[in-house]
Amino acid sequence: MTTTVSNGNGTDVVSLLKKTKPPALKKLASWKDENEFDGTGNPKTPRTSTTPGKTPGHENCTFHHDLELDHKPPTREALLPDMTDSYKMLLSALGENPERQGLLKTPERAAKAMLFFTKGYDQTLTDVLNDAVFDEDHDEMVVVKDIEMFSMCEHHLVPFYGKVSIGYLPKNKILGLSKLARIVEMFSRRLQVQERLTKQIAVAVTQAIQPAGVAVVIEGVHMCMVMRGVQKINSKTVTSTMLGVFRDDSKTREEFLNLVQSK
Ligand SMILES: Nc1nc2c(ncn2[C@@H]2O[C@H](COP(=O)(O)OP(=O)(O)OP(=O)(O)O)[C@@H](O)[C@H]2O)c(=O)[nH]1
Repeated sequence: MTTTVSNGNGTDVVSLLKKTKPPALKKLASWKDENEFDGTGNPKTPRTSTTPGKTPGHENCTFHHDLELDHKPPTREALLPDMTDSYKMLLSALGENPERQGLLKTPERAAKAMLFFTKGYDQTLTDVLNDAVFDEDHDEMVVVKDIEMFSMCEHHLVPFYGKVSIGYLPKNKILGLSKLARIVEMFSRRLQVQERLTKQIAVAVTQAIQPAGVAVVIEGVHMCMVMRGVQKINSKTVTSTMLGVFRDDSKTREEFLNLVQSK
């Protein structure tokens, strides 16, 4: 028996997909086969994964989910053609006609938007810090709070957003203040879960200035819980990472939390 699915424009979507399957998706299919789960049901490489095939700019690249890319792709624009083809196919699969006037440029626009939402993959901590680490004999708490954050949920590819507060206790080194917000940008502009994002920010600040401690709190709203799924529009997710004195000393932690909560 054969099943025909029409997109409402008289086109057989299944044969259209077969015809237009872009190279990127073929690569993804072969990547999946090579990266099966182990006998216990765990992925073979739980914390890292290798880019499928030879995606331009990401050949042999390893994504370290806890850290950052181990190389810099030459240009992100090299990824655009495959991504554009993929969005075109998605429109067809939705039953839309990607050739109609209003949608003609949509696949390319969507691809560019996705590149923007994930631009943090292109950055490293060294780039972001730009040497703005200063020797300073200051050992009182530094807090930058309510840093806006926009990220993409890696489970549903829909946004989550919120605010990030970062505190650290310096040990002879301080960080250019804007660099805290830039660290937030670097890690939030990737496919994420809020817990990992929180930890990555704290670890990056530690790497940058080796302070006596770092605290990060994120309050996030996940559109995957708002617009779909459980549809809870008022719920907020709060995550925290406490390192060094913030973990060991309840008074330091309390001081930080009071500063973050004050208006
Ligand atoms: N821990 C955590 N979970 C997240 C984050 N973003 C999304 N999720 C969750 O990921 C889970 C995926 O669950 P699944 O049951 O596989 O997917 P689903 O059927 O779409 O789940 P529902 O969202 O409950 O409809 C959901 O519970 C999401 O709420 C995040 O940043 N951290």
